[in-house]
Amino acid sequence: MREKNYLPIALNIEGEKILIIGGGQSAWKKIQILKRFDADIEVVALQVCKEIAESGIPYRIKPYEKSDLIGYLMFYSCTNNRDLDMQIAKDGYELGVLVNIHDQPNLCQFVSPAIYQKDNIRIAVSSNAKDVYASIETRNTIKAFFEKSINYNRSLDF
Ligand SMILES: C[C@@]1(CC(=O)O)c2cc3[nH]c(cc4nc(cc5[nH]c(cc(n2)[C@H]1CCC(=O)O)[C@@](C)(CC(=O)O)[C@@H]5CCC(=O)O)C(CC(=O)O)=C4CCC(=O)O)c(CCC(=O)O)c3CC(=O)O
Ligand SMILES: NC(=O)C1=CN([C@@H]2O[C@H](COP(=O)(O)OP(=O)(O)OC[C@H]3O[C@@H](n4cnc5c(N)ncnc54)[C@H](O)[C@@H]3O)[C@@H](O)[C@H]2O)C=CC1
Repeated sequence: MREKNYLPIALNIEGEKILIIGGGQSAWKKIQILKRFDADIEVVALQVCKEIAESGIPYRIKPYEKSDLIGYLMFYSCTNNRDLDMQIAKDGYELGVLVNIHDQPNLCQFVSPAIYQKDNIRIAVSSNAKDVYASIETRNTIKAFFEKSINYNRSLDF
């Protein structure tokens, strides 16, 4: 397989339909990040955790089928099942729905960066899907830098 080469872009997802397949803690983590960007999120899963059930996010309790992907801009598969994930990734590529498979960079069409957001400034750190811990650490360093600068500027007000 050719080496993947991810383009970092900023994508408007306000009102866009995004599907989460799976309803465990991995799905819940993705949902919490997406909720900050006003997407129209839905979940399909055999069962959902308490956090999702109580979140107000619409969910359908059913086994995944290829037709579930139709009409979505993108999806995140969090089924914790490698064979199923492989099938879901294939279906997504065939239907032209953007593919993200939890913890499986080799199957992902797009990957989620570590984000620092301060109002309309958004800094997204990606490692080209090679080292998620480096992305998180770099984001945390950027966050600490920004928050220090912000405090410094504020102190000038006094
Ligand atoms: C490729 C990618 C695919 C994708 O998911 O898009 C991917 C893959 C993998 N993640 C793994 C582990 C963890 N990932 C996190 C957290 C985050 N992961 C995110 C992104 C990405 N993760 C994409 C790459 C981005 C890039 O280019 O660098 C973040 C930044 C954004 C988000 O998820 O939206 C979000 C931080 C959110 C925040 O802090 O703001 C945590 C911590 C936690 O969950 O608390 C753990 C440890 C606990 C656990 O194992 O779950 C492993 C196993 C690694 C190993 O142990 O070897 C793989 C597989 C592998 O690397 O091979
Ligand atoms: N504490 C934390 O921050 C985190 C903990 N974890 C842990 O890692 C483990 C794995 O968690 P998850 O990745 O969330 O997996 P999980 O096994 O908890 O959830 C998988 C989800 O996929 C659904 N699913 C499976 N097959 C399906 C099918 N054919 N059709 C539709 N839905 C289907 C299941 O119903 C379930 O909702 C758990 O023990 C979890 O607690 C995972 C991520 C973060």
